[in-house]
Amino acid sequence: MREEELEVALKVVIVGNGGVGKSSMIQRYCKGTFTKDYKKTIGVDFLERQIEVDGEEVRLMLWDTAGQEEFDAITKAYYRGAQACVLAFSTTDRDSFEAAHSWKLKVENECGEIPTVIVQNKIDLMDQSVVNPEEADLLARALGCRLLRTSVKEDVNVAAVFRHLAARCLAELRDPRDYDYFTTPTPHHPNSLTISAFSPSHSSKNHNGTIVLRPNKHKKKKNVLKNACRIL
Ligand SMILES: Nc1nc2c(ncn2[C@@H]2O[C@H](COP(=O)(O)OP(=O)(O)OP(=O)(O)O)[C@@H](O)[C@H]2O)c(=O)[nH]1
Repeated sequence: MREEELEVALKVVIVGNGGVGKSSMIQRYCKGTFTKDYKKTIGVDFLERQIEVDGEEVRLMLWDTAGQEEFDAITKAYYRGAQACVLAFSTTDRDSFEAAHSWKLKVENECGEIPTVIVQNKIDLMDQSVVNPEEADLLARALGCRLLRTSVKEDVNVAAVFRHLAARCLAELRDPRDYDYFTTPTPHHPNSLTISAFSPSHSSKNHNGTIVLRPNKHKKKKNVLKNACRIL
């Protein structure tokens, strides 16, 4: 595999209570669509999108996990190997806000500390808000994460969420000194790689939720991050 064939691929998990808008966010971002219907996610869904960040092509693999507790056992297996996380709650759902700490812990238990954005979704419904802005700011500070307010419905700030995470992961890869979790696999984080020489568009999932990545024959990428990666 030649160096220039490497590309950056990030696994991002989207977590949060049921109904906060996780599936809608991924659909909006990857397909540009929004629907008012609520169809609860059973287990896990997956979509991807490629973007350019700082002149680097980044493939975002977005894992939409079910928010309902009944699916906890299934979904946590899919957290493994995630390099970034979107933790969402809804402006109109107090429980979803209060559950943020426990979602952070669930992800941490599987992935260790990974770049995470707290998303307050449904800001188009601010007039029905049950979370005041200071509380949301405090939550983000307590969890050590950036807070972004979005409306998936009105397409406000959705792209910023993923762009922020991608930029942050890239920055950390370029200067990994403080971020061992990207380069040092651990039992909790065995696939802690952010650069992949393979294309997830040709990927499949094995029975324990690990993405099996196959070589991408079409891509030729310049790898500016060669010292920060290990090839899968
Ligand atoms: N007003 C408004 N509604 C939204 C927004 N985002 C999502 N919704 C609606 O909220 C409902 C739930 O959205 P989903 O995306 O299915 O929620 P989810 O978090 O994936 O839910 P689970 O699959 O159960 O975990 C749907 O009816 C969406 O149309 C938003 O920004 N504003």
